[in-house]
Amino acid sequence: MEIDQCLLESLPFGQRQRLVRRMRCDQIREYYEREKTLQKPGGGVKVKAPPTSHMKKHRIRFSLGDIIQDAIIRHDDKEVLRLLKERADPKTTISSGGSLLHLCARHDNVFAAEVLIERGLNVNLQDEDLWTALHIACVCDHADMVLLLLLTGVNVLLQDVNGNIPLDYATEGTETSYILRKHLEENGIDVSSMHTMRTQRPSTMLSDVRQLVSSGVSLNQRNNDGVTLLHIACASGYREVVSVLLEDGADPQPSDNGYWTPLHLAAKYGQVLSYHCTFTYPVVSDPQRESIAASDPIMAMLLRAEECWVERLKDPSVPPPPSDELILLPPPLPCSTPLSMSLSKRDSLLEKCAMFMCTCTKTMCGYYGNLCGVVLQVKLMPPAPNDDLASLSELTNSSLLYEMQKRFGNDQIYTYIGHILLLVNPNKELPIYSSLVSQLYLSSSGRLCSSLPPHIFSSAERAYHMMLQERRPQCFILSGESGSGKTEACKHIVRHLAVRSSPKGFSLEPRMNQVNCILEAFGHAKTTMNDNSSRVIKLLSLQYCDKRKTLLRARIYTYMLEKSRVAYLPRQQHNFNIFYLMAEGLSPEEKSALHLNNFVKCVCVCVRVCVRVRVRVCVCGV
Ligand SMILES: Nc1ncnc2c1ncn2[C@@H]1O[C@H](COP(=O)(O)OP(=O)(O)OP(=O)(O)O)[C@@H](O)[C@H]1O
Repeated sequence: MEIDQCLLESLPFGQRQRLVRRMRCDQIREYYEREKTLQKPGGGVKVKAPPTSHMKKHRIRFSLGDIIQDAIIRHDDKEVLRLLKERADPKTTISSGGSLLHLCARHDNVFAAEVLIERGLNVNLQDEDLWTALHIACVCDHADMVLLLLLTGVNVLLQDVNGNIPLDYATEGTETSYILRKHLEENGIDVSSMHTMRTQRPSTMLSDVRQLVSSGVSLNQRNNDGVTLLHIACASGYREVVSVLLEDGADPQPSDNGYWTPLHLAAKYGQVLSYHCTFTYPVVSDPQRESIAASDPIMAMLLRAEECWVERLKDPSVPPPPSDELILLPPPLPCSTPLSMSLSKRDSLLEKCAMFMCTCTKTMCGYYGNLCGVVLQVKLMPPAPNDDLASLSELTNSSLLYEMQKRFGNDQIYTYIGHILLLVNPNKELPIYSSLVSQLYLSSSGRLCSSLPPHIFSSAERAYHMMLQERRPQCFILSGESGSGKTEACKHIVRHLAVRSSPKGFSLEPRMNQVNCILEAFGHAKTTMNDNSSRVIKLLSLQYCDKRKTLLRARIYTYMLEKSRVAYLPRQQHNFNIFYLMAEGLSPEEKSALHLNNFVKCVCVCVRVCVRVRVRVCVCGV
């Protein structure tokens, strides 16, 4: 399926995503079909004879510089470390003239950036357009990267070719913008002084040029690269300087050593400068024009100027195009020029950003409103083809293990196998369980959002909708070895259901925590496998209310499994948590009243406590 680029660009983002995804699927299908025919004996093209021993094998070798770039883009941290160990040069230059740090900033690879900075990479390196890694991190709103760069002492006031500092590219209201503004404030720089600094350059150049004019020095002097004052003023968009130069007789169409005229530079850097000599410029051939014009309006402007120039060649009486039309063209978006991203790249960035845009906005609200200043971080991985192992083309033990390991390395701890959700215990805190993430997974129709990765919240959501559709209780079966994360998963399910059903301004979370404390005190104990192992069977059930056509309650039934643990302890194992909590927390008087001064007696008391307390907690109001 071929689709016109302009048409694709004009579609709304969601539609474009779906269309592009479909096109990718078609491409892959075609590819597999072609491969199949090629592999059939005698099918497809001629089968080449196997190479004889005297024939040289041709191998394509990529430089370490190329391989490390690829590893950074893929977030393959182990590979980055290996390549650096193998003497890949951390100072490798990328195609934009920037450093590997620029690449890390674009792909939000904080780990690789940290490693490279540790190995002495200069954080202030600028690419061809004088962008630092901080400019890129700001444009992409990669807050973690911005924080890292600030901590390592990046210069936040470095200007790019357009005279923009990184803050100019940070979208107002985003986390990045907040962090940068705070940093500037802490360093005694306010916005007005920044404004002065930015207007300083054109005004300094203007006064220098006026001085040159008054002293009668030629305005067409060139530096070693053949660059004139007009080149500089055009590239930087200093309109007043351009008018003074042209009015005072500067050559309007000098070429530098690379045959670039001031107009080429103005077009490349998106500077909308109208001056009357535009239409005296030679026609730029099509491919060249497309590659230099920073935006469509600028390309249209060049086209009009060219048409007029051609007409005036034939007939000099044709009037020049109205100059105000050129002046009034809107300036291009600030980030479109230096990044010059292809549509697919822009989409893949958008894919990442858009998915969590609403989370980020909400996070920012939480951020401003949070008096403790704790940032609620949300970091979900974008959806990937291996999100559902059932859809893999090869299903063997090793391929499944390989995929699981790969996902685990990227903190993608959840994976679908059809409708079953597989969890690999990360044994570390991941920022994927906040109520904001819960809200992301809420679905009004019951259909899960394909742009969100697998998550325990999506299973909870599915159970909720199944309950509504089937109008009968639903149950979760959490199975796995001790310490695999069943209890935690159960807590997350209940938390999600609480978020889904909480009335405004009423949070069930504190209640849930209190309930869990009681459950864990009486039903959990330290084992060799798990410091907080549940020695009970829990049944989590969702009950449907026919009248209200909604979830009546989520109930956790707890059945004590190991009463024997109270009286008999297996080697290296503990009693139920409540035993230690009482021994630690009670006052001496309370202890003596409960006969807890003596260790052996304590066991008897615990027997009584555990047998009497039937823990059946129900989280109502959901
Ligand atoms: N999703 C998770 N994110 C972070 N850490 C987790 C997660 N799941 C489990 N853990 C960690 O692993 C520990 C053990 O998990 P948990 O108690 O849920 O295991 P379990 O399967 O219920 O074990 P048992 O069968 O012995 O009760 C937890 O105390 C927690 O530190």
